[in-house]
Amino acid sequence: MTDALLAVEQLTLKFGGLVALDDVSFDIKPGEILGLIGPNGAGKTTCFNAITGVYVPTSGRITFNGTSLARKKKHQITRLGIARTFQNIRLFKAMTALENVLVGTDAHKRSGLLNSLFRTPMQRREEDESHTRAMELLRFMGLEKKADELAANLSYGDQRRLEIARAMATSPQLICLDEPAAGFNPAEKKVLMDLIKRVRDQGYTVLLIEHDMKLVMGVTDRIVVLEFGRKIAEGTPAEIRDNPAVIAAYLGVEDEDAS
Ligand SMILES: Nc1ncnc2c1ncn2[C@@H]1O[C@H](COP(=O)(O)OP(=O)(O)OP(=O)(O)O)[C@@H](O)[C@H]1O
Repeated sequence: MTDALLAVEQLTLKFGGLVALDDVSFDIKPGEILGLIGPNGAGKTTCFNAITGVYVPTSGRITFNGTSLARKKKHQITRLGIARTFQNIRLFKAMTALENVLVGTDAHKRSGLLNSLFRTPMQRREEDESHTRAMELLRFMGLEKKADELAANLSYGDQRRLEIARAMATSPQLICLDEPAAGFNPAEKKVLMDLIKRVRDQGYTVLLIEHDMKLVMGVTDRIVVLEFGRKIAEGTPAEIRDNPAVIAAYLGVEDEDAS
């Protein structure tokens, strides 16, 4: 596991009596697109929440670039270089698209309150850099013409893309995307698939939760499959496609039923 960017080791997370994650281990290598799949309730979002500091694991370890994430707060994890999007879009609806991305760039600002009060050259320089970076990201997402529109007025697809831009604005090494294609039609999914590949080509590592098998198979390098909180398979898309345990999990049938 030494060359891993993120290592999840024997992660267990319980909600009272419910074991949402049970001894799950996997890692992500730099530059990889790793898919995390599994039927509803399998524990995918819980896993994201453990990685990003929303939930405290019951046991197990998560390390990022060799640093333990135990007891780290959400903003500290963001600063270490992990960003995420949410299953239910969480933008600042009353702010413009540009402002939403600028919020992301704030994660790494050096200038403090005094600089802000007196608008020092350092603060002005940081603002200019942030603005340039935010516009670059909007352009990357095809949203540059909508920079000044309120997030609330953007189409659903644009809002989803804006969420990814905001996540990228925190300058992460790892981006965790929670069902980014939810509610998309096939044409939009195709565009998103290409976009995720381009995100990786820009040097980011991607962890992707996605229900759409075609999308997952078409975009990921490796896939980890969860069922009832346990890892039941891990491999390349081709290996996962032919894995009997995965097929059974998705069809909801027992192996012996096939005979
Ligand atoms: N905050 C919580 N409190 C109690 N139980 C929870 C909580 N969050 C998740 N769970 C439970 O943990 C299990 C795993 O849920 P999780 O949302 O991680 O699954 P998922 O694989 O992301 O599902 P989906 O594909 O439906 O989003 C489920 O049984 C869920 O009901």
